[in-house]
Amino acid sequence: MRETNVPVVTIDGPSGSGKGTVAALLAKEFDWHLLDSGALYRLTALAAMNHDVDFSDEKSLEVLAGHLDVQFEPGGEGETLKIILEGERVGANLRTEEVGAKASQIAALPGVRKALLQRQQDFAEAPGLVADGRDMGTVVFPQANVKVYLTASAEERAKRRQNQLQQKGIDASFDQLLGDIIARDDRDMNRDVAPLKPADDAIVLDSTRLSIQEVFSRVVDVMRQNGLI
Ligand SMILES: Nc1ncnc2c1ncn2[C@@H]1O[C@H](COP(=O)(O)OP(=O)(O)OP(=O)(O)O)[C@@H](O)[C@H]1O
Ligand SMILES: Nc1ccn([C@H]2C[C@H](O)[C@@H](COP(=O)(O)O)O2)c(=O)n1
Repeated sequence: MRETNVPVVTIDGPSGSGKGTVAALLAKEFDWHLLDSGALYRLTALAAMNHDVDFSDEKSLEVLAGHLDVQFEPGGEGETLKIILEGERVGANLRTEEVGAKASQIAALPGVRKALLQRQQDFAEAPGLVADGRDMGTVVFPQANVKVYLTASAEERAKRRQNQLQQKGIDASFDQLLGDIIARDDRDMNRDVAPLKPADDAIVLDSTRLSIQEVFSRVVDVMRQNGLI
């Protein structure tokens, strides 16, 4: 159960808008907890793939999401968080476009969202939480102290994704990445349950022409204006 007096900052937005990067920087800066809610949907998708669960079988996916055996452990020096799914360390495939697309597919199922709700809310612990995703400010933490909706043009997001992959030595077609981003936006924004949209009280930040540092500074300013820091 969420501790009601714990400060919460939510960052929602489409794929590649930079919310994960900024959320991680904020959590590190203030030593707050971090919820990467997309990882839970991705892990549910991975578990379904590992167990050959049919992606149209909502009941089985709901049970899988409700019983997800996952641990988040601190990484070693210079390492990101360790994620252990069913006893095995999850590798880079968690972040692939294929798993992202599958996660987006199962995220449209109300049973899966319901099964993951409490697990996400349990991340709200002192001294504070930064939560990133698609429905953090609208559904999971409607009482959050600061809500940010971070966006950027689809072309800019595809360019960022291409750079990100290039840094890992992977060549990907810009047009393919742009197509994937547009398809994922469409699915995430137009589903019936918890669609991606800014909360009524969210601050909308377009990062198309902002650096990571500029986005970070703007969110810090809003946190300061709201007395959170
Ligand atoms: N303002 C920015 N300017 C340039 N590059 C950025 C900016 N913000 C993030 N990036 C880069 O874009 C890539 C995607 O960022 P990130 O993973 O944070 O996006 P995201 O919104 O969390 O995406 P997803 O929802 O798919 O996980 C990363 O390589 C990151 O370094
Ligand atoms: N709060 C959330 C977080 C994620 N999803 C779904 C939709 C996304 O396309 C997919 C993967 O998320 P990512 O890791 O790319 O942020 O998971 C959602 O519906 N709600």
